[in-house]
Amino acid sequence: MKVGIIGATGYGGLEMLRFLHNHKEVESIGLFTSSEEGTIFSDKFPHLTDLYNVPLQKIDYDALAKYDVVFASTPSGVSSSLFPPLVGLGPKLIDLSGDFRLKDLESYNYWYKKTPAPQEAVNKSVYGLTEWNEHAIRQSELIANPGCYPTAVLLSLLPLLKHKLIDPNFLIIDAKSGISGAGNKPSQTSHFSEANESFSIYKINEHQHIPEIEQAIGLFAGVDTKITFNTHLVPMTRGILATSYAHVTDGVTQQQLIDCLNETYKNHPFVRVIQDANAVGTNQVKGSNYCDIYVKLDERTKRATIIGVIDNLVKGAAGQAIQNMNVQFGYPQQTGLQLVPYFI
Ligand SMILES: NC(=O)C1=CN([C@@H]2O[C@H](COP(=O)(O)OP(=O)(O)OC[C@H]3O[C@@H](n4cnc5c(N)ncnc54)[C@H](OP(=O)(O)O)[C@@H]3O)[C@@H](O)[C@H]2O)C=CC1
Ligand SMILES: CC(=O)N[C@@H](CCC(=O)OP(=O)(O)O)C(=O)O
Repeated sequence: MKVGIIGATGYGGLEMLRFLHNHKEVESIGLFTSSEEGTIFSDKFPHLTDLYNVPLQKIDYDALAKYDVVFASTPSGVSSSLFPPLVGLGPKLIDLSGDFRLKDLESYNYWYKKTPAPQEAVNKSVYGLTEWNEHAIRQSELIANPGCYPTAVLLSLLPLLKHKLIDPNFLIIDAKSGISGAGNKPSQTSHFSEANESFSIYKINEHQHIPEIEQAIGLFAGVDTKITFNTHLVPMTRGILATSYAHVTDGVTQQQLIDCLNETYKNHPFVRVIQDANAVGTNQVKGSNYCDIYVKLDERTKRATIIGVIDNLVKGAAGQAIQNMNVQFGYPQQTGLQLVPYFI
């Protein structure tokens, strides 16, 4: 199959390439740019010398329409106008940004401060949380790949919410991310001398992933709730660790929480329910498409601590996008994604 990547020069795009390179069904990869047409990819990224000595292509609808699948790994506010003309032209479309995730356009405008995509295209889009939406993904033309934080939060919370083992009313979620989550454009907050040796909170109670998490909890767990969600920047490159705190419902035991997670994910190769508290950390998933989940009930307070761990660039972006492509095209979900975590 032929795969096109818009935004190939960004972190998500580069990560897509790393996995697609080893995907046995992928015959060719087109690399598209809005700013560097003609640049030889390996000149810009010498680690790809001899692998991709090919020119970056201009974003052009006639060219894109010839691909079997097109990924947009572009900043929010780009695919909202770039993708709609491609709907129905042939390629399956997978968007890594937030542009097609929120069904309510006013909400998108409020949280992203950008003009939303046309309602018709948003209506067509399918939320690509693979483990929870496989049936719809298989039939979809346009996938809204989930945000990095929502992936870690939702995979860990949804089973317990759906089975009413935790109280949805007082969910407090405390998430931390490595700096690659902010993309490749340098900024004040990602500046080495300001981020290194520091641990900071940002977008307090204003993160754009709040409505996405609430919407998905409604869709997959059937619960209408408002969450408290905060995000922190950790001076490391990759990884997200999201810790949620929730009251368990009356009489729920640690074993029930574990059984629920194990049962939910028993046939899902990329979700691992972790038993050993010492094995909960971003190094355990780094470079891989795994989401590790851990739960521990505090018998004293009757509150559970629920943890989801991912590599933001893989399960939180490129890996999940390829997993969704595999589902769309009927390939085994693991195709091209079976990399062992780096660990160190
Ligand atoms: N980084 C992460 O961990 C995650 C990112 N995401 C989302 O995925 C998307 C990509 O993220 P990431 O790769 O980190 O971002 P980057 O900033 O690293 O890369 C984005 C790329 O988009 C291209 N681009 C910029 N403006 C335009 C435009 N107007 N039209 C077309 N292309 C444009 C640029 O390439 P060029 O100049 O060559 O066109 C750039 O390299 C974002 O929406 C992000 O929020 C989602 C989950 C996790
Ligand atoms: C560390 C860091 O800055 N992370 C980014 C993740 C952005 C992102 O993925 O934005 P989408 O909504 O387009 O998915 C953030 O918190 O905004």
